[in-house]
Amino acid sequence: STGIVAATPFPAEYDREYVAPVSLGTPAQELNLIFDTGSSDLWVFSTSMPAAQVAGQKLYNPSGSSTSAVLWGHTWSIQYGDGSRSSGTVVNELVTIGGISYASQALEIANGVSAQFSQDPASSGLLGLGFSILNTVIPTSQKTWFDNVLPTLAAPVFTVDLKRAAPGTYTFGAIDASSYAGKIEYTPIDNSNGFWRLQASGYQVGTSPFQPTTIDAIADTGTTLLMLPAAIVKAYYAQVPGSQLHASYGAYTFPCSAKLPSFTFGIGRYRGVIPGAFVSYGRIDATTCYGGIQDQGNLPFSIFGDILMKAQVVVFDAGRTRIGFAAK
Ligand SMILES: CC[C@H](C)[C@H](NC(=O)[C@H](C)NC(=O)[C@@H](CCSC)NC[C@@H](N)Cc1ccccc1)C(=O)O
Repeated sequence: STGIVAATPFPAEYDREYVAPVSLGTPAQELNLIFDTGSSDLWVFSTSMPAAQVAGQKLYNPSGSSTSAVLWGHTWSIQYGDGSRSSGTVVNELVTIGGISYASQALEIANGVSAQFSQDPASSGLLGLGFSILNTVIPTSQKTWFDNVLPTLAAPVFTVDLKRAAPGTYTFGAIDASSYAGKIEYTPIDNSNGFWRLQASGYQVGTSPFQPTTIDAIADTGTTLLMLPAAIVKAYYAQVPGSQLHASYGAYTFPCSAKLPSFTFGIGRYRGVIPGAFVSYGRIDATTCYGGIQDQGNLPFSIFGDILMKAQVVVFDAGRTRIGFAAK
């Protein structure tokens, strides 16, 4: 089988996150979730949550579904790199995405979430697309929806085609040849710690010469920005007049009037180009804009988040433990 769903950016003008529809239970309850290659829990806002933690999100109601079955004695609790967290209990439930169903998917029901999630009305939870070793359910960890449907897919892949300020797609089981230009360049993935972790071959700022250097990064659709080593970030903003490491934000900002250079990353000999305009994440006041490229700080790896993804078609190939990039 193959399936395709729309990936819609929120809020429209910032592309802070992308959500896609997931159908839960019988009769179907459709929730918009963040598809997240940087984690491996499928969790949803639910009727078990305190009202004070809900602000507009659609809630999954297990007692409204004839196919939900409690996974007794199982709980989950997850924490993310930005300090956000959620936790709760587990049911087995029918989960359908783009017409592809799995009848007894471990669906993690939140009974508590941190403020970052409560304050985000656009998302009713996350669908983890990382490797199942990262799943937090105890006492027995559970498989991701993608892992569960993998044997039924026409090809052991999913393709991510996010767009700037416009709906893109997640495609399961296929690669749409009409969605990209040229050929797809693949590189091996190290999935030993559950991430889609790759080594890029270098970078280039605007039309400056390409700098060969290994960049150890995870491909994370659930991270908004492109997080890189300090030296690379410094080299980028050195070419943006008026940019600064803003003391109060602890992040690079620049005058919204600035003309931003493109950012190119290497995958082997392939060169992926992020247009300068994509590197403006959004306006923070009348004249100041927030950089889409920021310092990875003390993280042990870089994060290829949405700022990079939206400039490419990215193939997550679980069959051959590799990831592919193509221009579009
Ligand atoms: C601090 C927690 C560390 C990062 C680690 N957690 C992780 O690595 C988790 C699975 N993944 C994540 O925290 C990151 C990848 C590692 S960044 C250090 N991706 C998922 C994140 N973007 C999901 C998200 C989406 C929207 C809003 C908020 C959060 C752990 O549990 O040890």
